[in-house]
Amino acid sequence: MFEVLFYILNKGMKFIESALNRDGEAVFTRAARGLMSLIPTPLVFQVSGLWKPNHVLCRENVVPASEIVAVEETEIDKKQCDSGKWQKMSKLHAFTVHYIKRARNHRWRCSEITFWCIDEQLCNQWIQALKELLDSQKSRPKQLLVYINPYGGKRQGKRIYEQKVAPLFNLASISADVVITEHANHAKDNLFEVNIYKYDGIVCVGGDGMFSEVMHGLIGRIQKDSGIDQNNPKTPLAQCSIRIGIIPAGSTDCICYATVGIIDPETSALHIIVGDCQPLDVSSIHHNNTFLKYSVSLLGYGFYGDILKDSEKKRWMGPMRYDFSGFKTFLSHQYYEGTVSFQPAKGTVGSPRDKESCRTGCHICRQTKQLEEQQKNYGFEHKEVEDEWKVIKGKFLAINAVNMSCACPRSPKGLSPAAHLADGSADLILVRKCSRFNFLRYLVRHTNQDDQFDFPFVDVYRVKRFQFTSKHLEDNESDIKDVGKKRFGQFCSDHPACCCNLANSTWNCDGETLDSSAVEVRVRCQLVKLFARGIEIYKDEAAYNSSSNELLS
Ligand SMILES: CCCCCCCCCCCCC/C=C/[C@@H](O)[C@H](COP(=O)(O)O)NC(C)=O
Ligand SMILES: Nc1ncnc2c1ncn2[C@@H]1O[C@H](COP(=O)(O)OP(=O)(O)O)[C@@H](O)[C@H]1O
Ligand SMILES: [Ca+2]
Repeated sequence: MFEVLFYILNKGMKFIESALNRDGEAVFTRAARGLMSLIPTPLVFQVSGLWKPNHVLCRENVVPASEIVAVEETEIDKKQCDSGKWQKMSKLHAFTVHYIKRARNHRWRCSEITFWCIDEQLCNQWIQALKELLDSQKSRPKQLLVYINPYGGKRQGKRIYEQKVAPLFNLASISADVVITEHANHAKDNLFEVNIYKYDGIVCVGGDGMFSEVMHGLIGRIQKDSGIDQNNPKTPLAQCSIRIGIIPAGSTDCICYATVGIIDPETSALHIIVGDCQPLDVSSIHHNNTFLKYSVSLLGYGFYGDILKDSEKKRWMGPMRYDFSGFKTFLSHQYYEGTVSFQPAKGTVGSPRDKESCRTGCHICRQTKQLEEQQKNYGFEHKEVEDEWKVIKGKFLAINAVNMSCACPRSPKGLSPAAHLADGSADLILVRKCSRFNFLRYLVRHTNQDDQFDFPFVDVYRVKRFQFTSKHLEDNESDIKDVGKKRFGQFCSDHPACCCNLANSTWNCDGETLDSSAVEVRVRCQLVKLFARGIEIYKDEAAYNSSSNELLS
């Protein structure tokens, strides 16, 4: 491995030396600006001093080979050749390196730089060497299956893919089979029919609901092919090695925001091209030994379930429907009675009240994985530990279980700022009945720096498993045992307007509604993988406003 790298490095030096020798100046220019900016000799050496193995030199900085998008032979513009300096040369040869450039707020852009040379053989050697270097990056996808929801968000999915994503995939020589969905569940059903194993990844163009659909198709298909029954809540599930990419084109796009740091189709496409990999925890939701759904971001009962249910009727409003339904749901101030029981997460180092949040290469997620592997070696992994259960009965405005922060533009720090993408646990947030004014204070804290968990009516727990049963169902169940009471129970469920608050809410499961008055939820550590790397930490946020793009390693 290192030999190859040093070979490239030496070649790099040779390229510049050779260019210097022939013309006395570095033949190294920036085509992006359309300038023939000749770099004076000392600068070249100064910059070349920064070279590291596996890095290719570009003008302002060093680009790791893993961040090269493509290398192409470049036709030299006749006009450029005829002007000034180059006139005296017989023929110029050039190649262009397309690479990732970091901009503000976690945005990535595809930038380019052209290297010039008069030695054709050397130029070809360089192109060859760089192409080999790209080919050796085995994590990069070559063939993708793409599902586009043309009706998600502002209905721009198709345009976003064609204008911003497809050209980048072409540049990176990625071939894509594209399916434009014709109805809900089209992508999910299709994933059970096609040969998914010929693809390196599945890409969905849409919002959280569309991601959820694709994820259900993929997880379901893998379990089917592995002979695993999803209905048994205790069965360990088969992990999906095929990664999922999200091109954001929905209304909230929280999964994209919380795993990449920005909602930007070009940035997401670049994360796919370089073959990033971010494992993700998935919660499985069951009721009475029947599988209901999976969730990766928010599983919310009460407030967020009601918003979603109301907003589904207003799809025509686009992303604005959530503001409208949010306001309406806030005013209705509906609370729900029931019992929550949960097993606190053990063996995870973090807590939901931590100040530190999950970032690229997160050590908390890494430690979890190590612990899991150790347990596997000892043969513990299939044993369900019957740890203590905590039981909380009450009246709740919202019950939210989040597998990740759920950061989105509406709430840049998210529902649980310290939740982790891949630590095998979820944060269970219980908002008990309180005044409208207090609930508003709680909501507003999602948008500022104040701690949203610092209220007497809000509790947060890090959990591996939890259950919820609405009072409505509990009463019905106990009525079955008590025939005398049964009539009254029937009466109440038939007349929800009667004095007892027996109404049920719905669940908001990653932006899709789920009706169930009782659920049993288990977090499956790192069940799926995304083309993402978590939110990167910049060494110096201010440096992004200039040109540096150093990362904290
Ligand atoms: C003054 C009031 C301030 C209100 C701040 C409220 C915080 C907002 C937190 C949003 C939580 C995001 C969780 C993500 C949910 C998505 O899965 C779901 C569906 O997203 P999609 O439409 O498929 O992209 N969107 C909603 C709003 O339920
Ligand atoms: N062609 C289609 N027609 C109607 N609904 C679709 C289609 N394709 C996907 N869907 C469904 O649309 C829902 C919402 O999609 P999503 O992309 O998340 O948009 P939004 O963020 O606006 O809710 C998903 O549940 C998905 O199953
Ligand atoms: Ca988690």
